[in-house]
Amino acid sequence: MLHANQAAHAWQGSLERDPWVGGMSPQARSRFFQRLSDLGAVDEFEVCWSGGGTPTWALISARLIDYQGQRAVLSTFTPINKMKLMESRLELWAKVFEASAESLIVMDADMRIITVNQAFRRHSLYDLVELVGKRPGFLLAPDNSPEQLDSLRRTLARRGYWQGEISVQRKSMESYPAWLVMNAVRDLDGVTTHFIASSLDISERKASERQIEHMAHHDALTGLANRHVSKLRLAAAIAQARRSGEKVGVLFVDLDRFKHVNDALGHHVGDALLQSVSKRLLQLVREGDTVSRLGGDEFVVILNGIGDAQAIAALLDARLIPAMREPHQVEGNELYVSCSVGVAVYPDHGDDMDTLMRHADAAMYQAKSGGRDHARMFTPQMQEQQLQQLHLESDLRHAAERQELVLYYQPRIDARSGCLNGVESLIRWQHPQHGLIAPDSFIPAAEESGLIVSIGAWVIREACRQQVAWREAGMGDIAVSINLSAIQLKSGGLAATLREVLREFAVTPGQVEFELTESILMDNVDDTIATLHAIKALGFALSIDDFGTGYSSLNYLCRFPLDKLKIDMSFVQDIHGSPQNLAVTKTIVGLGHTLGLSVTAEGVESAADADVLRHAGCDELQGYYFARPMPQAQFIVWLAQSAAPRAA
Ligand SMILES: Nc1nc2c(ncn2[C@@H]2O[C@@H]3COP(=O)(O)O[C@H]4[C@@H](O)[C@H](n5cnc6c(=O)[nH]c(N)nc65)O[C@@H]4COP(=O)(O)O[C@H]3[C@H]2O)c(=O)[nH]1
Repeated sequence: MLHANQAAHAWQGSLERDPWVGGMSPQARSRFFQRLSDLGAVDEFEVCWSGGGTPTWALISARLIDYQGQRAVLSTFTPINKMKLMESRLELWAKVFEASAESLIVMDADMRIITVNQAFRRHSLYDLVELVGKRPGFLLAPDNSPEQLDSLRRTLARRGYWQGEISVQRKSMESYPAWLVMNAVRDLDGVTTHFIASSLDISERKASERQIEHMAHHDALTGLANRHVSKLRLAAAIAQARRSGEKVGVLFVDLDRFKHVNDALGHHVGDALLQSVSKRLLQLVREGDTVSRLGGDEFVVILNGIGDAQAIAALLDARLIPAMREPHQVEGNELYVSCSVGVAVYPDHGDDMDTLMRHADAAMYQAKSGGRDHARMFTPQMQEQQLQQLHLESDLRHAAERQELVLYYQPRIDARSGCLNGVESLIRWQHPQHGLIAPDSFIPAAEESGLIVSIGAWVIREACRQQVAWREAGMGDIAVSINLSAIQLKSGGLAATLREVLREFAVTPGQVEFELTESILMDNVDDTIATLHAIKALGFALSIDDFGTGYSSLNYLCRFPLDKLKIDMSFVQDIHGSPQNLAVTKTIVGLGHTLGLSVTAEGVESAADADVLRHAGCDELQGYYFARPMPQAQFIVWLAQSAAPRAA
């Protein structure tokens, strides 16, 4: 060291030592001196200088000079610690800027793009060079409303800030929704120097919002509008019709015997059938009409802009009902399903939504009880009938305790000998106001309300009591068959009821037979088999009723401990006029006999029917031809007078 001014002392440690050795790393030193020797001068060589103790960033400039006759190096030190700090911060911010998931655009005061980050380049598909110097207007998609853009400009100018949803156009001309935040950057004097736009692509969020919205308004299984939307659409259709003077049709569509499909083939087949029905309904209506699913197998169709009610009737009879009857290809099955439809028309049958829905429902109920597979238009009488039905259902609660229930008995005749085999007990309700009510009018309501369990228990006790009474009257053991409902079977207490009955009445269990329909048997097969075995273990007989109408699986049929098959009446009636019915009947007889079951034909109305059925191989016959169901007193008279002697 030949000379150092006062300021330079701080950069040097001990004056005896070579400052360059302690000041710089060997690599930096070799670069520095190489440059000095090559050029004779070094300007602003940036280095982390350790010669003064604490390492300090510095710019060193040096010249080779002649000093007092010797070659020397003149160097100056400029501390740049603060600059380096700022530089490293800037580098960090640059990295943050580039790595940000938000799209960022930096613009000058004239709104010309200075730079954009990687996220923006990725979303917009533009390169930086294509953007720099341009105003960002061309990045906005045409579907942004002029009002919205105007609000952006005005708010940004006034408050220096704007945020909102905007549609951004990519280079490929597609657009995407983005949440944009615009900020004006101001200097200390409040003058805007830059604008920064940060935006987030919200396509995914919008898609999930749309999905949630869709789920809230649509039925998950079929994709149809749900009850909520159906009501909104009906309200809108009524409002529109009020202005235009047109009509609105409200159709309640309910599938017939859908439960059988579900029970027999499983819920996945039932679901697929509902989807197929939905598609068919959608194909039948015009654009602007609404098809919705209320739940289960219930659909509501709203027809807009109808000229007159007859047009709806024509649509139903000519298109909807026939289209439903067409087979549905579902999971390898060819399924046939029909529907019952109730129709209410605005303004003819009501001028508000609730009334129309209620009236369409009442009409559908009538279509169901009127034999299914057709449509009914609402009439004021239906309302009355529905009201009566409601009263009937509430009266039913007290029918048993008021002793209004009675059993009728219909003889079952041995096909070969013509002797009485036994009787089927059939319930009637002797209503104080409405007279004798047939089971079809109240059993469904009893099943729905669960009352069937106590009513059914009453039937079992009464039939057993009667059997004992006949025996005590010297008429011997007359076999009785008793209908069981699915609800009774599922209720769990059936075996206990039967044990109690056996304790209370001295019946011969083998002379008491329970009739179950196919659909009951096929519902929840494993539990049913267990219950049937429990009934069988008590000694009772079991038969399968209305055979041929359901979806019996032959595989299961062998596993049920059955004694008898009763062929459904629909095959028996017109048996001598219909070769198909005869063929089905013969097949069922063959099947029954193969399985070791006796076969009964019910609904025999004429001697000719009886003849054919006898020849077809039926073991037992039952029907109006022999006797109608009758109260027990009348049955005794019939038996005394009848040509049907008691079986030996
Ligand atoms: N057209 C015609 N019909 C005939 C002929 N012979 C008998 N019938 C009728 O056919 C029905 C046969 O009973 P089901 O199939 O067990 O059908 C029964 C059964 O499913 C149900 N039911 C009756 N009593 C009870 C009961 O105590 N408990 C339960 N759970 N259901 C019952 O109500 C249904 C209807 O019973 P009912 O009205 O008594 O009607 C009876 C009977 O009166 C005929 O030659 N021609």
